[in-house]
Amino acid sequence: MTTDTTTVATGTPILHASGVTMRFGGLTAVRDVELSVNSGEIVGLIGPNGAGKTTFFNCLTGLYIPTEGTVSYKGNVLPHKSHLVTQAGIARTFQNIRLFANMTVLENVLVGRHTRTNEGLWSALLRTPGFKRAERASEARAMELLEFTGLAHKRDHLARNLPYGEQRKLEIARALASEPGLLLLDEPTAGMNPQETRAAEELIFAIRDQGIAVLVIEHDMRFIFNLCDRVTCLVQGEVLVEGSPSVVQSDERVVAAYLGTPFEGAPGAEEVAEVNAAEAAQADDAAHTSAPGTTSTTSTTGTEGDAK
Ligand SMILES: Nc1ncnc2c1ncn2[C@@H]1O[C@H](COP(=O)(O)OP(=O)(O)OP(=O)(O)O)[C@@H](O)[C@H]1O
Repeated sequence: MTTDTTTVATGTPILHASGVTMRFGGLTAVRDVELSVNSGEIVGLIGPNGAGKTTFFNCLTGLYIPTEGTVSYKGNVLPHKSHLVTQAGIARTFQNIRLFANMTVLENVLVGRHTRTNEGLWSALLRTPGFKRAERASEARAMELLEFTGLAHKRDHLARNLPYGEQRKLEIARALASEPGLLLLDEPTAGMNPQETRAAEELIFAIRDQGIAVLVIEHDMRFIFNLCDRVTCLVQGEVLVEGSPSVVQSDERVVAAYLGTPFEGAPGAEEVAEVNAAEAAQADDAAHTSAPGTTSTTSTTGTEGDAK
């Protein structure tokens, strides 16, 4: 593993995964992974399909019990129960959208608040004044989050009727409803068009500006390198390289890790235009040997449509 030692930590470490290994029978999906996230940071987790990214997220969030290693949040080792991890301050979204399809937008966010409400069963059944106060406060906070994510006007729509990009936003709003200190996003732009992707980028910056650290898995390299303070690249379950976007982007092993995988497969219109321009410039150069050298357009940028 290579670590970019010039990277300046943004804040104090809040998440620390130490020696995390996850085996499924004979398959080691994640091997001895070290990763930290500091307060105020946006950290990217990249790697080809099957590299172990989602498995690692599942180890962080208590869905899987790592075969080896520990995960600490704000100095405390996290329990292997996802609701306790949420209570501790880590929220996540999933690669496959997991909304309550037949509930409204507002109701979905209210569900996300349940770890932050203390009212018990009896006060709910008897609808005590305390319960009603808590209910009003929860609804007010849920509406704030819908304003923040640009979904307030859809509060009474059923989740299943939202366009895809808005369903992803709603998942984020619901995750924020648990008032996390760290948000884990698993492929937040999968299936989005470029405009929606740009909006998602802005939303994640705004979340960071609210004091919430973010760890994000994504296959869209342009998105990752624009967004993140640091990036870790996993390959076959192991950390290949970790550092600033510029260091990771230019690491030949990262480029090689993507070559020959489906990730490289379907370039978008911009990539095609870039390649065409480079080829045209090269042809021009060959024709006019006195002309200055062509610009290298080597890039790891790409998009990927896989949705698990
Ligand atoms: N529950 C499981 N049981 C057995 N094998 C699993 C399980 N979950 C994941 N794997 C395997 O672990 C490896 C890592 O998978 P994982 O989904 O974590 O990769 P990934 O980097 O998230 O991939 P992608 O980018 O395609 O989402 C794969 O070989 C996968 O088949």
